[in-house]
Amino acid sequence: MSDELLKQHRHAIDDIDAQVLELLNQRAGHARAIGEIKGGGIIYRPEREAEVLRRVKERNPGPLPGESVARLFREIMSECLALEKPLSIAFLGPEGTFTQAAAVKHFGHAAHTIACASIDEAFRAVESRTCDYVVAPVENSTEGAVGRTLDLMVSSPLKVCGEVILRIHHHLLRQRADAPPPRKVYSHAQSLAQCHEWLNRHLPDVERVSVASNAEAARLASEDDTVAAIAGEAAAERFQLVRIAGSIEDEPNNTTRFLVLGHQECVPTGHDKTSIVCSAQNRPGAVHSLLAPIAQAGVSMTKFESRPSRTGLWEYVFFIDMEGHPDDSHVTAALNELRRCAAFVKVLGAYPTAVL
Ligand SMILES: O=C(O)C(=O)C[C@]1(C(=O)O)C=C[C@@H](O)C=C1
Repeated sequence: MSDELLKQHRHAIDDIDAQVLELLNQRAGHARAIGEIKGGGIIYRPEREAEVLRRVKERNPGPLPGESVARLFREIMSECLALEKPLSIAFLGPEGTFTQAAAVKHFGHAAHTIACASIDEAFRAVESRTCDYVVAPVENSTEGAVGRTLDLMVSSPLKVCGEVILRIHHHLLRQRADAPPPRKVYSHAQSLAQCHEWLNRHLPDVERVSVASNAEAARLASEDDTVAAIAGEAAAERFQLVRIAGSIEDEPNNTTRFLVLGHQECVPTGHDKTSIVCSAQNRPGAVHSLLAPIAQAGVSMTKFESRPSRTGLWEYVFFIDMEGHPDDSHVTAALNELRRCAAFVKVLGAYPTAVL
């Protein structure tokens, strides 16, 4: 009896799969037609993608969770976009870093991710149009700002057109499950710091060695069964390592935020952020004069970060993220007033807030 029921369900699934397949290809046909209408212009439309993902989550009747259906549609759009034109995404390599995982989370698996030797090189690859977009880390919930990305954004002509929020999980990885106890643990210095307490408890006497990236640590562990690596899932997969202990980070909400930059400006979606960098005139109360226009216009600020300006001793620039788009009247008002009060204001970009 239960065999009969199982057969019925499988028949139903076969029928549905045939319809899903047909519909997916119909969808792809429309995307390809849109690509022809765009006629070699900008193919990737972050505002449209955010709208599609948001709607899928809102309309999802279950039982699949909203996050899961959004991830599936993320991949469907990635494949549809690749029919129009495959995208190339520059990131700080090597293969298997969290930045690559962020690029795949944002653009899906059909995009080509291109490993670069530094964040500078990744920016240059897009500025010179060798790659279409760059994904760069901008802040981590435990380690704070990524200074190099902030500095590059001040001078780069690229515009921010998206953000990616990635939960960072670190795993203890080995070449094989039955390897002898490790002599050394390799990882990036930040990851060793983020797993400090776990290491003290579980591997107190094992030497900790910092290397250039977690992916490099994983590569080393894949070649030597006497060492372990701390790295993420992408590096584990890339180097076919075995997870000995999972999610060993001390801070359970360890999250990194990445920005996506390219040559385009996004139109408003109703759920946007605007990132700016500005500097205050050198006089008392100057920082207050930067914040007051934002508060007075009723705009919510989601980030305020200061950095030495690199042009004068003890001069600072301020990175501010606010909710809304420069086309929204309250953001327009805040920016106009800011331009009047500040020594320098640059809009780094306006983009849809992360959906996934
Ligand atoms: O609507 C478009 O402009 C499309 O090209 C279609 C589509 C999609 O698959 O939905 C694909 C790529 C774009 O980034 C946005 C959406």
